[in-house]
Amino acid sequence: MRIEFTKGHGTHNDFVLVADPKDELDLDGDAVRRLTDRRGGIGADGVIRLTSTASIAGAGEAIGDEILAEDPSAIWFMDYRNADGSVAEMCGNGVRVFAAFAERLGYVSFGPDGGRGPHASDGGFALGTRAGVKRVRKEPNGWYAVDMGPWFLPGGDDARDAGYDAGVLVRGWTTPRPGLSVDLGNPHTVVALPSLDELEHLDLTAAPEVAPAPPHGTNVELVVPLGDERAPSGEPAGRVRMRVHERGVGETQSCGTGACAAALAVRTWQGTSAPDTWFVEIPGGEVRVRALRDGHVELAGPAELVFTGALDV
Ligand SMILES: N[C@@H](CCC[C@H](N)C(=O)O)C(=O)O
Repeated sequence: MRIEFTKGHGTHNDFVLVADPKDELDLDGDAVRRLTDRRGGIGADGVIRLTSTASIAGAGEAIGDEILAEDPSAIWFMDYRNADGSVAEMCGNGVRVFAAFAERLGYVSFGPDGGRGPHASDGGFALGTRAGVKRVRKEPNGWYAVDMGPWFLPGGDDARDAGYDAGVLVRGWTTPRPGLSVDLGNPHTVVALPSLDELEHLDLTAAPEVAPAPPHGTNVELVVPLGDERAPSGEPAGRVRMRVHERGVGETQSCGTGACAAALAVRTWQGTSAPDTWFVEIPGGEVRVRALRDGHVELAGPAELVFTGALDV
């Protein structure tokens, strides 16, 4: 099968993007592993197939119908797979890169206000994902801001009060440390560390062990809160630095849903006085996370399309 692709990244979380508007390609787990192979293929943390939401519905996936019922303008769907071939519900950096890809293909144009493409009437480019409809607008600095939708703590009020609901063991540690589960449509477990030195020297070459084991696995974020500051808008903001071990990939340079989970966990630990806006430093750059009043969370950051090509898989 001949694949035409675009390589892109969001804060160096990198993806192979494939346009498949008529849903003609069979990008199964084997094909994805060949594409993402950093020696034998293109190399990437994941594969993003742009296809039509109607075709997902037509293929029998209930989420396709649910998306079109929620927003009929969400005609494009982000079909996301991790580098190991597994399907993931959501990818925050991927949504931004998907928006840049759709823009390049001419499927959406962000007007001078950055917010309204031809397919969205109520605030941004609407696209379908396995975690529902996401809306993207473009900021004056070229960053893409995504309404990531609702988030929640799977451990509920008990986890909120205790600050944790899991034990996490990173390679090299002798005892587990407390972690807080955060759901962004995909699963995350966030662990606070006391120092940047410890964060820098963590061994993330193996997946951290999480107990109780989440039913569908989890992404694990290790974070160090760095204190408060003012955002350029003047509003109070917090700052955290993070490293991440992604389910289905390994350590990556960035994870958008992970950055949201990290900011929301630290905000939960800080209590009612915590700011809503957070800057999250990851090895691949920096993103902005904002807890919105309606229980949604917004992720903003860059998206780059780097090169195009074709190969047989
Ligand atoms: N890097 C992504 C998350 C990709 C999916 C994740 N590995 C999972 O399996 O849940 C992001 O930017 O959010």
